[in-house]
Amino acid sequence: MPRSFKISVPASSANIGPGYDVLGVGLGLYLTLDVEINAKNASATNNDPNNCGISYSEDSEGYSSVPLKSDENLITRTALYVLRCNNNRTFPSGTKVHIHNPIPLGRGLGSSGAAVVAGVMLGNEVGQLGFSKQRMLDYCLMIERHPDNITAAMMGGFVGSFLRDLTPAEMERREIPLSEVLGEPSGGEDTGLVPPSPPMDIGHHVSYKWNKAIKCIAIIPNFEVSTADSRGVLPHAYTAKDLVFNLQRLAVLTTALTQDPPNPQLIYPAMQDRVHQPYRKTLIPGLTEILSSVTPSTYPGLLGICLSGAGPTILALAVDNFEDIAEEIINRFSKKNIGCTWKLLELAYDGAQVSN
Ligand SMILES: Nc1ncnc2c1ncn2[C@@H]1O[C@H](COP(=O)(O)OP(=O)(O)O)[C@@H](O)[C@H]1O
Ligand SMILES: N[C@@H](CCOP(=O)(O)O)C(=O)O
Repeated sequence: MPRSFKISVPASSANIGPGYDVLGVGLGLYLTLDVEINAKNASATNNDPNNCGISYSEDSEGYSSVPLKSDENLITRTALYVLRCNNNRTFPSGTKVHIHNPIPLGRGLGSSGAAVVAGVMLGNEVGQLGFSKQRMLDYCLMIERHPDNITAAMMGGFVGSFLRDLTPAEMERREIPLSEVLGEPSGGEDTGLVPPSPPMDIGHHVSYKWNKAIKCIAIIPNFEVSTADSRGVLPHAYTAKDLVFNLQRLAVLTTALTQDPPNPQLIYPAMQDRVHQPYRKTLIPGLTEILSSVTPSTYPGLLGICLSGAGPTILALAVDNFEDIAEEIINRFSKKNIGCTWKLLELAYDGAQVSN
């Protein structure tokens, strides 16, 4: 029976300064999948062994580099993971997925989180599995193992999340190498392996309010930093002083961003961080100077500034003066010979959606 539907998933900015692996906001920049299932038109699937033809719009980020085989592409590989956990080896015959991706890859705007959320929703829809968003988050967390981007992309808005303690048996299931969760690209052969289903309710989250006057300025450098590399430069242990520094700010920031009018004297210092940004400066030229030199007193309207996710994008929260703030940061990057683009974004309040 022919079917078509659309999946849309927002970009995200994780951490928001002190909330490393905890805070995230969904951003109004959407990865979309137009999905058609039509058994009569099976040739359109490019003879894919998993019955899935993939195409990207030419203006998509990563258009010329993302893989188009269903067992290599992050979105469809994730969908196959969900299907295979639930007794379906392949997509339904004649599945076509047309993707539009405006989220820059490897810049700290949650492109992989959005791709994983989209893949899980795709598996859920084509397999007609009927999972709730909460259960779909479990599947996402088997792949992208920190909850901040995934939760923001799935739920939208401004969210805080944590992973519950797992039993040793659940831990074994969750810590299984990613290659065994997603399967290695097999060149078309179905290895018949059944991947591990996720434990139940791994992630817990809360949605905060957000003062809608606050807009997100994303200043996006023209180079990529992979999240894995950017996590690799972080220490394994912290001093109590640095942890308390972040915890104090985190507690204040989540409410400060709801207040009306927003108070820059509170938000700017509450967005300082000692857990990830100081270590990531080795990967992002100019980071320390940029974060310390653009302030609410030099740029009225600015509320706070931080690294977006694992970087290299800079996120500035502001109520006014957006262009001047962006240009100042772009100029500072250009002194390091780094070009940038910028976007003014609203929060994506609704999160990931499926529509007909
Ligand atoms: N729309 C997409 N389609 C296919 N692969 C994607 C897509 N978005 C992201 N990816 C994969 O995720 C990688 C980027 O992930 P990551 O390093 O976590 O950066 P980001 O901060 O953008 O999430 C890309 O190089 C690509 O392999
Ligand atoms: N908390 C994570 C967030 C990574 O976000 P991304 O958008 O860079 O994938 C981290 O800081 O590593």
